[in-house]
Amino acid sequence: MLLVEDVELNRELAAIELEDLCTLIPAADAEQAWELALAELPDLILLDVCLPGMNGFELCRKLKEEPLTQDIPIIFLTALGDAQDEEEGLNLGAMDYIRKPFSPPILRARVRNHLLMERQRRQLALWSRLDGLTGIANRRTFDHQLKWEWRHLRSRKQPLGLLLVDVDEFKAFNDHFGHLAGDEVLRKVARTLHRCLQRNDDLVARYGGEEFAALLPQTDRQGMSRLAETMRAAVRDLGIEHPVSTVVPHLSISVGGANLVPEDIGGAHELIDLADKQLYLAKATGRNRIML
Ligand SMILES: Nc1nc2c(ncn2[C@@H]2O[C@H](COP(=O)(O)OP(=O)(O)OP(=O)(O)O)[C@@H](O)[C@H]2O)c(=O)[nH]1
Repeated sequence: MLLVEDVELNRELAAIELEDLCTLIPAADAEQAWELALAELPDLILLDVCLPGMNGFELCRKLKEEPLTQDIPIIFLTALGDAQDEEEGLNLGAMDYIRKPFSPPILRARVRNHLLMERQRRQLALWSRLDGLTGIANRRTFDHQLKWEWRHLRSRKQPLGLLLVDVDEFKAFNDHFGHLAGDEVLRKVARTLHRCLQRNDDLVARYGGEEFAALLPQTDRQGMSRLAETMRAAVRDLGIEHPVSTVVPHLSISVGGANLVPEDIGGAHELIDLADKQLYLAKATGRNRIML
């Protein structure tokens, strides 16, 4: 927790009360607090209002305008006691407003509650980005990232690649081995595809049922082809038996891919349509293959 308080004695008093709840990062003025907030991204900020230089309200406004820090909860801890000040602080986006002189046990209880809420908020934010079965990115994350990369690469005039990966004859696998065995296979395939990625900016997500999508910024046709082949070989090398497949007696995947330099007209759905058509061709021409 970042503790922004210019009076040393108050910092020490708060520290005694709070140090076993969290790691405290002290700051004596708002400029220093701004730097520390950006560098440390704390779970909570306890913020005095009357500070030398920039005051606490101004710092709060700045933190709420900055995407990196706007979700960090802020509690004002201040000697400004009238209702108008409290209203202003809360309207700036602070979660709570505590007046000085404060009761140490009440300060402690409030800080503990806000830390707990923040932990829960971060956990929920993480879960909302991940697929529940496989633990890799989910469709929502994929859609968000696709839009972001599309805009980003449009301004840089660089290509965005997409591979759609579909497990072959998975209905027959489920029918033969049961749904729980099918689930386990999807987990293994997800982990395997994820391990094949080479760059930090690449993303593999569960696109739907037994279909996965790999988003590959700044990747040309050759790079996509190499990665798709690595994925196909890695799934084959899992050696998962698929005795009822009409393709090969082990689990296999089909891959459809496309890449585009994003343009001002049209949108990211064009890339999905192109990759989808290639996936359809890979399926229609025998499965266990890559079409780009
Ligand atoms: N076990 C399990 N099965 C799933 C899950 N999601 C989708 N499926 C199954 O995946 C199967 C997909 O079947 P189809 O779309 O017919 O495709 P396929 O049998 O793989 O055939 P091709 O794609 O043409 O090779 C269906 O039986 C779905 O029930 C899941 O989360 N767990």
